[in-house]
Amino acid sequence: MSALISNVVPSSGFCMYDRGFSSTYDSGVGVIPNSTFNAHALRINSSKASETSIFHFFRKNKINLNSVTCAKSSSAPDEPKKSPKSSETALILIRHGESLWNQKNLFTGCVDVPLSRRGVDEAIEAGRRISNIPIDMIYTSSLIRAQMTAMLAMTKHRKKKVPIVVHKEDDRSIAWSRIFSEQTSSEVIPVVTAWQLNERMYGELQGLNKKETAEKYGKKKVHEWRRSYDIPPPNGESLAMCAERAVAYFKDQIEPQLLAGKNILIAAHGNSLRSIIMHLDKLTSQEVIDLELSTGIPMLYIAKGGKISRRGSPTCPRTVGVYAYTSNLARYRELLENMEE
Ligand SMILES: O=C(O)[C@@H](CO)OP(=O)(O)O
Repeated sequence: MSALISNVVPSSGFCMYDRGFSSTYDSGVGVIPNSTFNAHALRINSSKASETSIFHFFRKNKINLNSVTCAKSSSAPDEPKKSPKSSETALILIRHGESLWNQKNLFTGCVDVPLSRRGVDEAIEAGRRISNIPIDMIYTSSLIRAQMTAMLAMTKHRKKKVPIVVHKEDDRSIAWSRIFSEQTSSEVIPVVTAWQLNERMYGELQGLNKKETAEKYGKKKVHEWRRSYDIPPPNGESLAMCAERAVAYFKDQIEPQLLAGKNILIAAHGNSLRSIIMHLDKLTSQEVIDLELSTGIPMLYIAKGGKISRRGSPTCPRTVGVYAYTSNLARYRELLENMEE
């Protein structure tokens, strides 16, 4: 059977939003947009959508996994070379886990607050959910809550590569952070930190309690400051201003890597990611008002043939749910399974 399993869409249980997704990722289970997938989509009843059933399906239907190329992962020489037409790469976006000021319901913006204990757990859970997806490079903001999220998530990755923060501030930092072993270097995932991916600067709201602020200025005004596209908080950044730096950085620095074959993880913030998702999903300034990102929920996109499309929120291996996996990702996961046997 030559059916290409380009996605596995449980046939039941997910409401389809007109853009193929629910407007929030709070349940952590994005809905794979049916409309954007070809007719070969394998529909299986979600009660059976367990990981093993996918591989059972491959085997039962004698689908030769070798015919499936895997995303080129520069760090995995044993990966089959990707063929241009069917090559694809993964882009994972994760908003940082809960921070100590999220816990206190304070506006945070660019104040450099660490994760709470719950945020640590969220980051590790996110790591479980992306543990089978190839990652060649990581981008985070310059804020510790995003960096902690990336590093904690990577402790669960099955490829067991070591994420290393790249220091290029000056000649000395480049010279003093050099690695003098080819083998060790091949087992490293570079982590690039960029202030452009920072949370929006919340101006005079930073450190204020969100509930008290809404009581003082009115819910409508505070919602405008928090979620509108072009209304900034007092002396702060609007989402549009945040997008000017975050989306520009994504386009200039990250997208070229993705389209050149690198699998990328971005660990950033609610609003810097909202601006990037607005760009990727071509959301209008009206639609982006409804876009909320939960802390620590990974979102998967696939870059293929020059296009970057949403795939959903990868569920934890061995759990039932929406499979955001493409056949290439299923092939990569098979390779990881074999490596561990
Ligand atoms: O305070 C902040 O920095 C942001 C994200 O936590 O808050 P909001 O969700 O209101 O944009």
